[in-house]
Amino acid sequence: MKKALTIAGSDSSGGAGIQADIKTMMANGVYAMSVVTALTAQNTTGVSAILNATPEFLSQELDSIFTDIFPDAVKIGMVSESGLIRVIAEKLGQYKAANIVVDPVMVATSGARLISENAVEVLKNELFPLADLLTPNIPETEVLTGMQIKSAEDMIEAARRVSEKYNCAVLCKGGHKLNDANDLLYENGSYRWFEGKRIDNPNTHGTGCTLSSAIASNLAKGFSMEESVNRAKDYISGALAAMLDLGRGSGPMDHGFAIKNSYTEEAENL
Ligand SMILES: Nc1ncnc2c1ncn2[C@@H]1O[C@H](COP(=O)(O)OP(=O)(O)OP(=O)(O)O)[C@@H](O)[C@H]1O
Ligand SMILES: Cc1ncc(COP(=O)(O)O)c(N)n1
Repeated sequence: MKKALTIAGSDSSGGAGIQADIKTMMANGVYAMSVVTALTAQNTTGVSAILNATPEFLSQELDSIFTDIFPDAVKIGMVSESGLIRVIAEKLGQYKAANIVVDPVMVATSGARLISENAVEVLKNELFPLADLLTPNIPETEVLTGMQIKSAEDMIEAARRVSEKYNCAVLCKGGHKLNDANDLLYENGSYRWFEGKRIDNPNTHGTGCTLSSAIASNLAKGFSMEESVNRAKDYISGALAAMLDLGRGSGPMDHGFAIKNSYTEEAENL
């Protein structure tokens, strides 16, 4: 069995962060491991508190994983402080981690800021150069380039700039554009659009986390970057189309929509 590691924050409501990542990895057939960067007290309506891991503890978590069950791919999500980012960069370099997907989580769907202002620079300088793929959404791509993104052409230009600057593939996600679910992959000087059908579902808590973990799972299984994104788009579209509706705010998706067995059947018949 291939193994994937998520390095991210915990979402107590289970729709985003570590919890979304583990559910996604399992649903995509890989063994999931997690290094927790922070606890969040969070639900579908917002984040009420954040408790960061210490850099020392994070370092021990990473040593525990990399000296035992070596991951075939690594996904990095919420890391809100520069000291934590530096530890991750150091350990990924020390252990020569492969297939690194960085989701530059800055602001939650609910509007809460999930990274401190000065940590963005450390993220860019220390972690991005180690990434095989960056998966910014449109507002994050605007922050990374200083460009305003208003059209498909702007997305291409911005993704090109980020890809050349950090020498990695970039998936600029179109979910924040009205009536759009088209994502742009820029890789090795060329680009490809992944056209997703927009699903009329307000419950999009954790879409970014889910997509990046699905891509990491596919990379762990040995698929190319393009095929990994293709399969991940398919998976997230299915999870959104299952129309789970929980909570009072922007709710989570059904990560297990494709899992059918005697245990899930039992639950469906309740
Ligand atoms: N309503 C939708 N229908 C279909 N696909 C969607 C929808 N909303 C988002 N997506 C897809 O979900 C993935 C995540 O995109 P999004 O732009 O929402 O990322 P994100 O902003 O990082 O996520 P989040 O808002 O959860 O932080 C992309 O593949 C995007 O195209
Ligand atoms: C711990 C954690 N990590 C990431 C996100 C972003 O996810 P989203 O923007 O989909 O709410 C989140 N809300 N919580």
